[in-house]
Amino acid sequence: MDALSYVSFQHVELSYGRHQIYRDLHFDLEDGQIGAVYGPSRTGKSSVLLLASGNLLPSKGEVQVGGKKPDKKRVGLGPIQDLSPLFDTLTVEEHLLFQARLHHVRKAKERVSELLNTYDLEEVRKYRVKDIPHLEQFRTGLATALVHQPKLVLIDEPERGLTNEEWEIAYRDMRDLTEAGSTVLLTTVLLQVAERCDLVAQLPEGEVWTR
Ligand SMILES: Nc1ncnc2c1ncn2[C@@H]1O[C@H](COP(=O)(O)OP(=O)(O)OP(=O)(O)O)[C@@H](O)[C@H]1O
Repeated sequence: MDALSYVSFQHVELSYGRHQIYRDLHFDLEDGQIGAVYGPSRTGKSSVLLLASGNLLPSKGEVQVGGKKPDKKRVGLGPIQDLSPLFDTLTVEEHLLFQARLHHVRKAKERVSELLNTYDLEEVRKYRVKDIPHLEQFRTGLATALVHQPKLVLIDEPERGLTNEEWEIAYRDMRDLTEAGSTVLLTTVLLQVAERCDLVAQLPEGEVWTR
């Protein structure tokens, strides 16, 4: 692990049963940077977020966040695409309140109001997440990850459904976070998204490049 590293994947092997997803994933993402896990579908991108959030253990190797084992309570995990049934039933506001309660956030209502305000979600707060425009869905996902003020924010395919103009807004949202001291790790299927990030871990082979 290098001195400035905040998220460190050390020779990580991941297998689901006999299905090996990666053999040797190795990267160090610095504090205050945006990292991308980039690759086609089914190469294990979402699994990287689960590993970094402490929801999944590597088959071999080690994952560290801030020099320690990942801790679900300290990491902000946005919704993993296709694995978010809550989006179908809860309103934006209910979704954020649910997350706040899950993380035992004090003054949950105030924190949720603050996030609704920061991300311009007040007008859609009573709508179910699946019924709002994609940029608001992205921002709901970001706010979900931020409810308990984690330092590391994990976002699955932020570009999904966004126009180029909306992607620029989403990108600015994430840069604002890193400029304020957070670290962001995202997944993407798009090279043009990966190229805007400070570090890229490309799957399935696990090549790593930086800007
Ligand atoms: N809990 C699990 N048990 C068994 N196999 C799994 C499990 N989770 C994921 N997989 C398999 O691991 C592979 C990688 O999955 P993952 O969702 O991490 O990839 P991904 O790159 O994020 O895919 P997508 O872009 O389609 O979301 C897939 O083949 C998937 O079916």
